[in-house]
Amino acid sequence: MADRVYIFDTTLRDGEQSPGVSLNKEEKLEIARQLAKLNVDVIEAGFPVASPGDFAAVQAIAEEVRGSVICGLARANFNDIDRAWDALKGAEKPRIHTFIATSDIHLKYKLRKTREEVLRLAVEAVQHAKQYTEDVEFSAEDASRSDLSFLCEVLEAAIEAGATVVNIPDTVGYAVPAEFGEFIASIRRRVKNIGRVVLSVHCHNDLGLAVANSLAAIQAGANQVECAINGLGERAGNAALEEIVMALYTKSGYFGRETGIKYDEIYRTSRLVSTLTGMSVQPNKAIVGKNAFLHESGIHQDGVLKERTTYEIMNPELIGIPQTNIVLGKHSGRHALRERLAELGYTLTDAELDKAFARFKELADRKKEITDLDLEALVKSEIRLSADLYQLCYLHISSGTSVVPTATVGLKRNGTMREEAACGDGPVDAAFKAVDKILGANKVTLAEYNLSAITGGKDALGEVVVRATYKGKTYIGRGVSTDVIEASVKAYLNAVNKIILEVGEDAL
Ligand SMILES: CC(=O)SCCNC(=O)CCNC(=O)[C@H](O)C(C)(C)COP(=O)(O)OP(=O)(O)OC[C@H]1O[C@@H](n2cnc3c(N)ncnc32)[C@H](O)[C@@H]1OP(=O)(O)O
Ligand SMILES: CC(C)C(=O)C(=O)O
Repeated sequence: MADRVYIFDTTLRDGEQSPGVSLNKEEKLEIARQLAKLNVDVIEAGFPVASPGDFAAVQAIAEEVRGSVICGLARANFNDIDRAWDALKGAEKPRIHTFIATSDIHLKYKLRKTREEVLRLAVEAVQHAKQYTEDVEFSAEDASRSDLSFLCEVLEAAIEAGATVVNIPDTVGYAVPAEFGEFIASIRRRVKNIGRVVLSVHCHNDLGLAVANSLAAIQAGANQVECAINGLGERAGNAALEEIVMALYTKSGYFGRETGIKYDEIYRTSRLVSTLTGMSVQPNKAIVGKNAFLHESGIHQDGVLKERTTYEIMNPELIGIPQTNIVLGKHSGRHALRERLAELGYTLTDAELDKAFARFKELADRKKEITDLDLEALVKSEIRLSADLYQLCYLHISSGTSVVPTATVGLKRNGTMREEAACGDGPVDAAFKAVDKILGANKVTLAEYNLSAITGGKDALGEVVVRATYKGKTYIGRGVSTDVIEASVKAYLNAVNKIILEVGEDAL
């Protein structure tokens, strides 16, 4: 059997540090459940000391999600570590991940500490974490810009103090592959107790090299890689999990290393993360982009028709990209819908199926053919994730080149309808203002609005993702409809519903 590489997923921690991404507890739980299905070895669920919301999410994941190690981040201080343990203690396999920077630039300007102080803090942090759990990871932040001798000294001391995993982050994405590989090989040679622990890397993508650097590190003897779905993460992101995993699989003869990942869950995980974070995947993104397995030019199409492998190095079915001949439309019934949703990975309760079926029929009346992407959009935005507080009941728009755009909106909550009308710069603005009037949401600001078509054609579903801010915190809302103004109102309402769920209606 090939040597194992452990996959440490940090979508919920570093991934959530992507500017504009903010996930609530339910969304994090939903992603964590899917990461466990994907069979990642470690789920970094969050940074518990960062906020009560982050603490609650890590705690909920620790208590519910089984199979993977559940990890929480903590700075090298006792308070962070205690808080991390409080959140993690319900986990089947808890890991405390403590870190401190080792580069001179971070020591001098950020930490304002000497090398001796950092060495002591690292050791004390690992020892403190070790009282709680056997599984302790130590990261030397900004390792790739650190003095190698000092870095090796800190790593050796952290291992001596009880660390079971030591992680070498390329925090600012400064490394290049051959150099980073040599760096990892040097650490393997120079840290004399390194053989007792898992050697990990955590690469950022500032130069677009995160995956290449992670693979170079694996070749040089790293046996854990930290990565995120769709390459999410601080600034330009982290190494993309799906790219590392599929490179190791597709080039297994070259790398001779394997992961425990269930390949056919990759695509579904990517879609879920993209939906919940509101970070769309660029069409030409490797492995999970919409174009990753499409062939446009005649010579390629001819080749693929004769033999798929002429132009495809991976089979899209392997990573779970749905392949089906069944067309769902207005004449389809519940059985076909249930079956198709199950193939896409959604097992709905009877009540959810009833709701999905009603929405499916409404959509089929407006759209000739319902695709898998339409179905996913429908389930995620209408069935699973609706906050179920205020629902859009009706929307009337008056707009054109020579009229003042006006919207009348009706919202329902617990069977009671509330209605308002408003004018705006355009129909979407008018509709949002009408929603604000109904809910008295004058402290909510619309920070970002994105509209895209889910599938092609004139009857395509429009998908709107909004980022609304309330007291400095971002809430993502999503809505789909064949009518883009309706999709916009649903997205805005979805975000406002999330704010209400968190802070209560009176605070708006
Ligand atoms: C490379 C990475 O991705 S690391 C993870 C980064 N993620 C985040 O920062 C997201 C969550 N962060 C937060 O919510 C906040 O920054 C908190 C709650 C952790 C801390 O907030 P505050 O107490 O207000 O501190 P603030 O963030 O302004 O400054 C960080 C402090 O931690 C110190 N610090 C930074 N890293 C470490 C570390 N690994 N160990 C010990 N202290 C550290 C800094 O020197 C600074 O200390 P100072 O106040 O004495 O100057
Ligand atoms: C905390 C560490 C692992 C990190 O995120 C980084 O250095 O980028």
